[in-house]
Amino acid sequence: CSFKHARFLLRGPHTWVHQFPIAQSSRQSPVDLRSSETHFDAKLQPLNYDDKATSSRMLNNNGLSFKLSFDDSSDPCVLNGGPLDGDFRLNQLHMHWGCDKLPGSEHIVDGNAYAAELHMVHWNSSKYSSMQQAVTQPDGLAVIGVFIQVGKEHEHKELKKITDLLPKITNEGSKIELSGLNPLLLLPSSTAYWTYLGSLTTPPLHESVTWIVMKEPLSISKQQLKAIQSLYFLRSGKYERLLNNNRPPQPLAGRKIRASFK
Ligand SMILES: NCCOCCOCCNC(=O)c1ccc(S(N)(=O)=O)cc1
Ligand SMILES: [Zn+2]
Repeated sequence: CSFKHARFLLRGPHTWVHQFPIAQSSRQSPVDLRSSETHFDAKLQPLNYDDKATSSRMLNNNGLSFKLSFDDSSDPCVLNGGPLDGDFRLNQLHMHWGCDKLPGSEHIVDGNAYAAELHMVHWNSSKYSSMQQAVTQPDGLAVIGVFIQVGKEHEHKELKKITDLLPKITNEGSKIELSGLNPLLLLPSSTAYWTYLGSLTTPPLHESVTWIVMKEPLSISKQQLKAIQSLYFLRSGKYERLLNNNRPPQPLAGRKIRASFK
């Protein structure tokens, strides 16, 4: 992306603090997952997804990213286990990416970024009655982060069901039905993950997220990444390409990161 884009990007996340003072608080995300700060926790359970969800999904372009929304009222897709107490319902998934050669993951590992990062957003349905109620609570959300790198095409082709539809939702606010997507298949084969307490990575930056970041990245083809990076957003009559929609790493501020693996 050109310099002027970079200026816009720099003006972005650093200006949030004026409207959202929590941006400078001590439980912000994303973070650099430094191996010096992580420690293995044998008490961590495996993640469990009882994905019976057949409910329809709506893929839409909200001007920030593309978002795949799930009907979490009937026949929800429920996550539990891992570091979580109780059941968490999948509400939506979306992605963060860079542009051209710039990597776009939000979390980084020992200072290294990936091409993109998929976020699967769940809310605590054991304690709260909706996403809107849970999103402000310290134990309200669980977000699974999956790193994306360019390699061979995603083996399950599950991600392909999404990237093939992106050209159909190029305008902000456009939506399209996507049924038959199995979120389970969006997870890497290895169950290894890091977990720590953090926040939404975009305003309003609520400190309500138990982060679960998978260690193994998913691979997508160059074409799939191009489809993601070339997503346009029609805003006030102008086609704009989305800039990096990723926030830089935030201070750990004394937080510990637990690893489910040695
Ligand atoms: N914007 C004012 C109204 O705010 C009400 C709550 O807004 C919540 C909307 N945002 C989200 O739900 C939301 C969900 C997940 C992530 S992320 N990137 O951390 O996974 C970021 C944001
Ligand atoms: Zn996100």
